[in-house]
Amino acid sequence: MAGELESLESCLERHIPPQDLAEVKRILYGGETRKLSLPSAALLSAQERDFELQGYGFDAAPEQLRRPRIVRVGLVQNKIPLPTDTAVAVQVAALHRRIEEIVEVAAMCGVNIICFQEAWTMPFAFCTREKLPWTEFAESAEDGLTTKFCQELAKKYDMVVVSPILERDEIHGGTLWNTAVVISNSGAILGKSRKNHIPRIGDFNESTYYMEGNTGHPVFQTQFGTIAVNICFGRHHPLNWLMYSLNGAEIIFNPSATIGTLSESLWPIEARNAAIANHCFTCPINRVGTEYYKNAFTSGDGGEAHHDLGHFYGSSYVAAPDGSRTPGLSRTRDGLLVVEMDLNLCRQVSDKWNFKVSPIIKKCLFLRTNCV
Ligand SMILES: NC(=O)NCCC(=O)O
Repeated sequence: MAGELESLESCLERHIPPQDLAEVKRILYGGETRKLSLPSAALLSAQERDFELQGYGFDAAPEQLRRPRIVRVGLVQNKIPLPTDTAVAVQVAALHRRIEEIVEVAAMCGVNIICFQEAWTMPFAFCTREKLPWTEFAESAEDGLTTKFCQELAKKYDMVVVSPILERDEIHGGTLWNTAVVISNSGAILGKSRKNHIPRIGDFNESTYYMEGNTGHPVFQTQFGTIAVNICFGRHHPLNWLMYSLNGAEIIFNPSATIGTLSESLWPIEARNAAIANHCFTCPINRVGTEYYKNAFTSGDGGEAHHDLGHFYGSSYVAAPDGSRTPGLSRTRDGLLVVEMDLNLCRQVSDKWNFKVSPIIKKCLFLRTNCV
């Protein structure tokens, strides 16, 4: 993509003198994450399929009474492969194909839980405020084509799949929701989590389509650990992360769609801070590319009408409870980030810092247990 910075990391590596680079990274990113050695077949496939593949590992101290709880997560960021005015079914099929080729590589890398970006089966068209054709991308969370597709992937690769889609709930009046469907590695649907903070900011005016979700802060017990999904705008709300964590989440995914001019300086801070404050792993994911629409739309701010929201800056990463984080994926390319983590680190850091046993949190837990 012409003119866009490839990534902060590549820029630092180019310009910081080698003798200072390790110290700069330590200060910016915390303890250095171990580089994963990924199978050469996977690296080759990623190259052939034109996406970035990176792998890192977070370690925990050995314990006497608990075995390490090692899990590999995969974060996928991608552009829409076809123009936004292509027929709806053709766009969805192209996205399914693209994700299939990335998931195949994730399987080669031993990924146990994979998460896609927010509303991954469509352009992020909510800025247009037009109903058709965008509402036609909505699908049933329980038996839509995309859920069936993900169930097949989950079974084939023994992988938990987190699939954020635009949901059409036919049972409740055909309402729309911004929803993540969580599918077990057996292929069974574990449940769904609806986006519970909806942006009304500039071009991100999603309440034209759906409102705040009504699923609360669910967590999902998987074979590999307890996970939750805090969809995009929920990233800005510290209490939202806290609730998933109090409910037991060890890994919180944050599938997003956001642009540089709005949020890029917040991106490295918020999810990382949530990992620190809540003694868990957080996984923010953002799409890449610029999506163009035939009809111009305004941001409701007196400015000129325009045909795109701006550049989605990717930069997906994982943050650990000890505050360290992986480098981000590219700002411009499709990518798969594979991260190995020992979930024992959550309790180890909690025992050290004790943020979650502060009097205020104890009070929240007490009220929740006794006043429901
Ligand atoms: N998709 C979405 O909620 N975007 C809002 C912008 C942001 O949270 O950075």
